[in-house]
Amino acid sequence: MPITSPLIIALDYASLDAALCMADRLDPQRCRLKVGKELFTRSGPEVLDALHGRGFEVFLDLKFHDIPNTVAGAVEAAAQQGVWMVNVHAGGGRRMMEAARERLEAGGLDTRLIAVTVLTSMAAADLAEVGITASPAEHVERLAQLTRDSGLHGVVCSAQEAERLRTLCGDAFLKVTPGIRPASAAAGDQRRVMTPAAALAAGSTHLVVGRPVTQAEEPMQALAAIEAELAGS
Ligand SMILES: O=C(O)c1cc(=O)[nH]c(=O)n1[C@@H]1O[C@H](COP(=O)(O)O)[C@@H](O)[C@H]1O
Repeated sequence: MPITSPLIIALDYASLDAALCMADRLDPQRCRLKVGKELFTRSGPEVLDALHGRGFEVFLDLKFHDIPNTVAGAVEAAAQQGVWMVNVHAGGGRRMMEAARERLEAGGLDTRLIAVTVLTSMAAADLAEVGITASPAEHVERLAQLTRDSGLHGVVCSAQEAERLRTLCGDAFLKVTPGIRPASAAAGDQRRVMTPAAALAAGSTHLVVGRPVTQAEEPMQALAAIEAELAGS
């Protein structure tokens, strides 16, 4: 049965064992999983096989950002390993994103390809330090339109920008939003955050949740509480 949940749980762990221990407490019918830089760098593709074998759809979050040929090859390699979704940095530009998309199309690979706009850990002051004087919302809009024009399936953004992007880029354009924090959870290093229900109402198509579930004493209870919040929204 295809999974209908918008939830993607971030498996940010330092070992394959720890990641699989958490995966074994989760249900592939109720969430997808995200494998990021730390886990993949430690475990390699083995983690993808292990999660696919358990029935999970996987978002490989390596945020590729390099010259077009290199990124196209990396995205193709990810897709050939059967991942559901893969991402690049929109800041790599149109030619980079088009090269990645074209490589997937040429190979008949149906992995969703999305681009990170402005990281949810960044606020206006962080952007100013790297020479971007636009507000986070303005910069996200610019990068999201570039991503859409490059033919990608959607973006990673904060839920705070989802509503504006729904107007600009449409409902079908994916808005994958990390920085999700239930009302009682600590923001930690995240800056542009939103609750699960507010994020869904704002137009997020997928919610990325890490520590609020994986660091909870009872992860399945934390997941169920988020599901209940979403069902009531
Ligand atoms: O691409 C991502 O997934 C991502 C983009 C972004 O802008 N912000 C962001 O937090 N993420 C990822 O989303 C997850 C958020 O985890 P928590 O902050 O623990 O919920 C982490 O795995 C981040 O790497």
